Amino acid sequence: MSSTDAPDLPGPGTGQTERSEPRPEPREASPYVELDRAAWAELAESTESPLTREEIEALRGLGDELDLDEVLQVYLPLSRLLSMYVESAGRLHRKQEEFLNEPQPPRTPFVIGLAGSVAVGKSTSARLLQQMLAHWPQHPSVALVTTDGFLLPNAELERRGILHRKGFPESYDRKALLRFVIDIKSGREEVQAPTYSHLVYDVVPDEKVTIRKPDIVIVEGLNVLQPARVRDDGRTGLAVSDFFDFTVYVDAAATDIRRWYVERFLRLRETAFRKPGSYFARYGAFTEDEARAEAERIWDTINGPNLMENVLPTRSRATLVLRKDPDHSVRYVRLRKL
Ligand SMILES: Nc1ncnc2c1ncn2[C@@H]1O[C@H](COP(=O)(O)OP(=O)(O)O)[C@@H](O)[C@H]1O
Ligand SMILES: CC(C)(COP(=O)(O)O)[C@@H](O)C(=O)NCCC(=O)O
Repeated sequence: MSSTDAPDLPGPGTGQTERSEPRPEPREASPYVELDRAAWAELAESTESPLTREEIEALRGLGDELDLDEVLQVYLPLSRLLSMYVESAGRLHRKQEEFLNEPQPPRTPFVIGLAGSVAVGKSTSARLLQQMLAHWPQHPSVALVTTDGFLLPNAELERRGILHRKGFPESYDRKALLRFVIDIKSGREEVQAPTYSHLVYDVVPDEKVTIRKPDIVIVEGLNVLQPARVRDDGRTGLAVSDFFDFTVYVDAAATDIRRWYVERFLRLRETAFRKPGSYFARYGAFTEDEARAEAERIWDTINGPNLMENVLPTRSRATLVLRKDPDHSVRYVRLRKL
């Protein structure tokens, strides 16, 4: 059995808990430690912020509704925890060099994988963590890469008859994504990733992002926690997640994520969809009811099934799960025990 069809590991908050259901009591043998909102927020009190209040205020511009308490109580302790992991990886690198008894190449970037459904808030969390981590001493350069650049071009998806499966694992150039992460963890001086335009709804030919050995790389995408596939010859290959140093899964009830998707779609209809060249220009002319119905159709036929079939089953693979309430506030944090 591959780990995608394995049941969620034992521990609190497992299963597809919807917000109305009481969460199961923590089991003694769980490999996770779970902190509710209050316990997690308490950690913030002992966390000296690397950012000034003005800088935190400025970060809220990343998401119009991003709450200041959320930034201070949830993301600040999270950035401190991540910062500790990065520093301890540096210490381990030095110890390994001592053990090997000869000079080793400089340590490779610390890679954080950030997974979750479409519209759960991955980009918002990733951009926030990028800014916060960059303010901690010792790791000022933090790169952020989204996996959408590794989607196959629309023409190729059409050729394969899977344009309606954008975001499903088979819609990506998985080999190129794996190569990209391996190159980063090999310590290559310069690594490039392709880019995707949400405006034209396609990868952008010839436009690349270049990564030059930053201290940290955040790789954000729907499928970054997918386990390796079993190949035709029966052998198991490598997965991008094999090269992550830490992974985060952003989690919420599917009904809430669907609503956030539809709300974002309706907001984009007022803004981005009206821009010249937008693939979604036709939705600009839709009435609100028509646009809502279209967003619900896209959710129910593409993003919802992808969440249930491919994304959610990878949740228990994450080092840390951020579970959100209907208003995006984090209700609890689940962390792998060490
Ligand atoms: N912490 C947050 N507080 C308030 N709104 C948020 C938060 N995170 C995301 N959102 C909103 O939820 C929607 C989806 O977020 P986004 O980061 O674009 O998701 P994803 O990258 O997972 O598709 C957006 O409309 C965004 O503004
Ligand atoms: C581009 C996406 C597949 C997300 O990709 P990711 O950055 O997670 O790799 C997704 O936003 C998307 O466009 N899904 C297709 C259905 C839709 O239009 O929502």
